Amino acid sequence: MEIRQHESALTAALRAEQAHVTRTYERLDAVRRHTRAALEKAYGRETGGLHQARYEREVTAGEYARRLARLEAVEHGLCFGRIDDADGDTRYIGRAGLRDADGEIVLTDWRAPAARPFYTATPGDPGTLVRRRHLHTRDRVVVGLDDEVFDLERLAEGERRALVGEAALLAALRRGRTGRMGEVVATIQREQDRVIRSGLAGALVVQGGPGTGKTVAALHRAAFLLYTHRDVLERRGVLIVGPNATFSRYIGRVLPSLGETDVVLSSVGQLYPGVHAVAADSPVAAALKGDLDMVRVLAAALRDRRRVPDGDLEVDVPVRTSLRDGVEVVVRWMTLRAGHDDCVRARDRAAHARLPHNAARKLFVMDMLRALTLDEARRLDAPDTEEDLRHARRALWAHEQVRRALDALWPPLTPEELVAGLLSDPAALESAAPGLTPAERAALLRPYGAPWTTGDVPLLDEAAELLGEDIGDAEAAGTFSRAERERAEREADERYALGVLEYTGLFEDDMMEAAALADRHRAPAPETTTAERAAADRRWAYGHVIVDEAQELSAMAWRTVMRRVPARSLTIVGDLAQTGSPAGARSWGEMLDPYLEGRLRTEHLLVNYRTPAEIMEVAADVLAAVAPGSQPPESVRDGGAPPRAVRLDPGLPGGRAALTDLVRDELAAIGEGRLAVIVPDARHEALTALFPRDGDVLDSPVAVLTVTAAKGLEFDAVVVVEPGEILTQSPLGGNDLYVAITRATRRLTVTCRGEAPPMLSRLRL
Ligand SMILES: Nc1ncnc2c1ncn2[C@@H]1O[C@H](COP(=O)(O)OP(=O)(O)OP(=O)(O)O)[C@@H](O)[C@H]1O
Repeated sequence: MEIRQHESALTAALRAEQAHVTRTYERLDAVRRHTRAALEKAYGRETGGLHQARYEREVTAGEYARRLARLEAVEHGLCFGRIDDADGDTRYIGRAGLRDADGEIVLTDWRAPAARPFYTATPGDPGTLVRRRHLHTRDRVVVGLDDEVFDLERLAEGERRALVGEAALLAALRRGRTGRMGEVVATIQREQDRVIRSGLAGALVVQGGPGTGKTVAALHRAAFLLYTHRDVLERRGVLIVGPNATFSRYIGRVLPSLGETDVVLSSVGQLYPGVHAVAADSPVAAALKGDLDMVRVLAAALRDRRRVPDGDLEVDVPVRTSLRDGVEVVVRWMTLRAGHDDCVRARDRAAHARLPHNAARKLFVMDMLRALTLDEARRLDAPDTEEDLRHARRALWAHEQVRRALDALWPPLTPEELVAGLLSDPAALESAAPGLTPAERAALLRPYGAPWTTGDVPLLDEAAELLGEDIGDAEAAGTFSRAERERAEREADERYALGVLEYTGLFEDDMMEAAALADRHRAPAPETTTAERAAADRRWAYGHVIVDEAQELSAMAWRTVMRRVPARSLTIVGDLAQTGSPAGARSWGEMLDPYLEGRLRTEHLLVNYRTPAEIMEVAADVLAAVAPGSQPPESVRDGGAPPRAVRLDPGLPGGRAALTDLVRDELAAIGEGRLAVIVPDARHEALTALFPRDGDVLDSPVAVLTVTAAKGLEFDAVVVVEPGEILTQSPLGGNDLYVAITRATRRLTVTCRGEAPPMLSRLRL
């Protein structure tokens, strides 16, 4: 009887919520129609061909198109929550804010301050709430409700009878993994909410163990910041830096599903436009390339590329040509000379001009051409007025011999040439990095044209700063008229940039000169999105940068990241106990102080939403062995299958068969879920061949991954192969093992050839 009464109350509650959800979708459809019409109207507007009018039309249409994209993206799970307060007021929470035709609020955006109690109320501290309700929908239909009641007494009588559901968080965690990160907008926890809504200014470090929701908090923070500071961030964009491209794909759907598009997802290997670095460095090379000493090494390498001749510079130039059989041939040559002292003076003046190499080359070429034209005028007894000399300079620069001679002294360089040249030339490396041992230099050397590694990217970026933009040859030799025209604009930009630097306290920062900053604030073209423009521009200044798995970034990588955010508005999420890169962070302060001078806020996340308690006990033993004193996070889930160890040797045919059988059984145990085989680096190739897949690693039921590639990801079942080899494969092998073991949401199996390492003694073979 009681059950039937409860059922009918539930049915009535579902019906009532369905009515509200239907109304919400009707409003969404209406706003979409309205926006679409406005977009069509904007495109249809006559501009009369005027550039300014066309520009304005593009901007307006772009704004409507973005708004429409946001409205399209919030379809799934539009309304997911409801809060009731002690005064009897009710508020619905969802992915967008909507009002009805009379201006009444139908749905409150989850990021709005009014939605905050939905995330912060706890039984101990409910604020004014008496109940929080989660609404589960499929398409546009309400299929379930979960209630948390904070004050039963003050809940209306009818509502009291219709209380339903289990804790929404646990229900969410029980759902199978899809291979892509899900959004958790409906079940964000209080401590995560604090991270998400922390202010835009300054740097926030979020330290938390595996599975504590650092990544989801970071992604929702991006959406929150874009909502709250749309004016700044839509123009400047938000950059999210992850550990690798797979990770970017793993998290890639969360933000669009929250309706955000102005976010650039990148790995460190992709931060330098035009290069997609995926190759790995040896641990020694990674540590060396990640060290800030490379700043000095690159500067020295560049200095070494500039030369002056031992004596005077002599260049043979043609003075008379004649046509023979229709072909122009030189019949008289003349040797022009620039004195050694002139060459030294030209080099020093250019070197001390505080200009990047390629821009300073302009000065050098001008001075050298001046010396050569004076010599020419003397030899030919020609007039040497300024006007004559300017003509003569242009004529001289037209000779290939002159260009070649000057290029040999001060070559125009690309970052790629400088870095690849240095790393492939033992003599250049020895000269630029005399402090390195021969073995260290040998670890850095590789053939010219070898694939770029992740560690090369910060070097390329540093080189690009040293070199600056290339300049057209014609300008170098001509009257600089185009340069002069641009100078006025630049100076205005620089004055503005200087203001920004002073305002942000970065004036003293030698990483960012006003000139460089000025370039970053040039007005954008309207026809592309902010994210597209930003991703293609190495010198783009983002409004906010989020770094995930931030413990992996080297000091040089931080330099690259900081250049992209001169205002130093950052969210840095990571776990020092998971650092795997030999160039990565051992302390946040040590890594970040050079840029933030201690001005960082820290939040800690302490609850693990991924790994069941049974698996976490094993992980805790590993953590205790590799980082004594560190506390593992506490798991909210338990009751998973007990983790186990299995003896097999994947190096033997019998062992390989046993491994494939084991993987098959694990797949059967998890049903629809996904499985990862996490392997030592040296076994990756062989074991990948054992589990062939087509398509993306994230979409296949079985993914064979190194620990580096598994970073940040999660799977229903994980099989860790040869933990002993993972432990010894790098100086931070213990951290790697901790990462491997904490990737599972349900099942963990470890395979060993012989005895398992003592820190895994909890697993009986
Ligand atoms: N509030 C929440 N509601 C529902 N699920 C959550 C919540 N917080 C975290 N999770 C889930 O817990 C899992 C771990 O989250 P996430 O990957 O963000 O952790 P992490 O701290 O980045 O982990 P790691 O350091 O291991 O990479 C994810 O499946 C995420 O969806």
